[in-house]
Amino acid sequence: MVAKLVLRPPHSLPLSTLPSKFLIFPKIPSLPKRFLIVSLFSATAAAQTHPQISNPNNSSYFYGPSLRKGTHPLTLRSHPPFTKTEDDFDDDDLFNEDSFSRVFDIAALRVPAKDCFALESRLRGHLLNWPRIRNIGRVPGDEVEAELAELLANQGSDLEDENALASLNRRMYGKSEGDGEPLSPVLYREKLAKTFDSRGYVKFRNLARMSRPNQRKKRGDEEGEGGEGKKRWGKSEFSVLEVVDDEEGEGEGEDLKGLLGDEFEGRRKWRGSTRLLLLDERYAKKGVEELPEAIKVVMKENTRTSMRPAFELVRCKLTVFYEYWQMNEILEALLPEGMIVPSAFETVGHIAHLNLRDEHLPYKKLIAKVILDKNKPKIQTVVNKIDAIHNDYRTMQLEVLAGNRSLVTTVVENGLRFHVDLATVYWNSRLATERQRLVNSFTRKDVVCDVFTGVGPIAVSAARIVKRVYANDLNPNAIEYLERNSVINKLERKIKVFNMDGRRFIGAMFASDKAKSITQVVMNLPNDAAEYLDAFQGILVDRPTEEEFTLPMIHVYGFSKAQDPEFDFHQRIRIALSEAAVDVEMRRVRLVAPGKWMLCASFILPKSVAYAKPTLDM
Ligand SMILES: C[S@@+](CC[C@H](N)C(=O)[O-])C[C@H]1O[C@@H](n2cnc3c(N)ncnc32)[C@H](O)[C@@H]1O
Repeated sequence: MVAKLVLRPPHSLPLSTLPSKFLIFPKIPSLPKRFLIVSLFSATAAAQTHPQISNPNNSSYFYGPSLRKGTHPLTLRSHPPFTKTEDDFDDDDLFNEDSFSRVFDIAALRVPAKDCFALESRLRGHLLNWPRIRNIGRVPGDEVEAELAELLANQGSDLEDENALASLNRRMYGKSEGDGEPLSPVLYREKLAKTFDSRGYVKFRNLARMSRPNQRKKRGDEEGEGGEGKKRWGKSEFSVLEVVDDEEGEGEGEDLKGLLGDEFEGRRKWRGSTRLLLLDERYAKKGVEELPEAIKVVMKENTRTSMRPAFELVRCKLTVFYEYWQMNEILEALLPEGMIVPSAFETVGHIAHLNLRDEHLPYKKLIAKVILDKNKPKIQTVVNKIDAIHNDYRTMQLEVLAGNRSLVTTVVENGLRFHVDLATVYWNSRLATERQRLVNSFTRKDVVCDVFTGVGPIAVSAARIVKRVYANDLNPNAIEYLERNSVINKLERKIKVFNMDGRRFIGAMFASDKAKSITQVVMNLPNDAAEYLDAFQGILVDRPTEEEFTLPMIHVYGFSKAQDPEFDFHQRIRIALSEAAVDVEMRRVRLVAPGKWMLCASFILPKSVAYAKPTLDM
């Protein structure tokens, strides 16, 4: 499987337009050998020197979240400098993930929860439209269950309703707003506590906590750890939304804070569940009057229909963390200016397999860590191919760059499971479609010879359909895995396994009593398979000519860099068979490198070849 990591158009603000002090890596040649200094650009600094970066009024302002916008949170833990020798690098310590945290000022409409979906669709074009950020933020702590709402207001769950609120206030302390002097906080609390029955006590966690001070303390400690005791609203794994100015309720909300908990700090009298509708980033710093007409209309409507407007404009801070950014955004920030960001890798089970260019090699561990972080848990290991495939077994020389070091993995292909050890056997997930196409051309009457079977993706898959498979490979490790794969897919009874050279295998099969049954021969060793076709010359020469024999269909794979790849490959086949008249069906499988095609030629073994005088010494 190939995971294509599509790059968004790089930066709307090209890296090259930034002064060098914002560049992520200083130029390597100027560094002492074996030293890399990883320093992320400063968005704050960038914003100061390049006001267009964060100024929404500037015409070159670009929309959407970006590491080049926002500010760094001030609460970051201090980290040691990023200077390391290459040898010091380990997966967890390559760069400071906190440097990727960005705080964005956002405006939001706080609205009653029951209205939020209607308002969301009404204000759609004016809401924040950032990937993976929900434009509705929850406000934990002001949720109220229907049962409790009934208990409090005695009027169903419509707590937001003015009358319900007044009625609640009167029930609690005999007065409501406008009825005269408000009660002192102490009286207010007493009255409220008396009014609640045991059910209410249970529902209001803070009342319960008052009688369990230890638990309250513990919770307070936990909260203090990450966010300086700040309320974190709308928390997700990769972002946190906080309301920053809630001045309106100051003082007035003290009573509720004391009674209902810190979550109610600074809020005005509790009016039930609310939601935050995050507004488009352009309105971050705007006052109500500067908002677009659609939002103003909504707010005006609310003011008209209610003595105490339930919608309010609040300022929020949206903090996004390392986890939020896409792989290419992180790599763009980490790699030097102008360097192409590695955009694709192949996956084999839990392994991401890179083919890094030379220019990426000094950053191979950084790249691997980001790939690992951004593709967990599916990817557990990141490897780089360090050399072209030269050996007979077609195995790759791989360097583990990040994650666990095991190269033994399980691949699921076309509904079958294959165990593979990338260190000792060949595997290429990119051929899955071609293998499937080939196998789909077989029928249940077929008997297949897979001459270069590897760990058996064609053989095992074919065994599901055909009568019988004879599978061979020169690599004993591949054969071990083939046997294992036959068993785990419960197809071992249909597959007979051989471990010998391909030429010998062809000779042996057609010399045996199985020869007459073989209908398909697969030769998937694209570098050399065509040259192995000479093994078919005269394979039936010793058989009586009157014997009825159905000649097999041969599927042979090959590469060609020629101008006319089909012609070129056909020529190689003719030469190997010493036969000019071969009727071949040719297909291009895929472009493996610029100008280099992988082809599949399928043809029925010509009688003239099968009965020819053998030229080989077997
Ligand atoms: C390109 S791989 C193809 C494997 C399999 N068909 C697949 O699709 O994964 C070629 C296989 O041929 C095997 N091989 C190489 N030379 C061979 C030879 N002379 N005889 C038999 N097998 C050979 C290699 O060990 C390797 O497993």
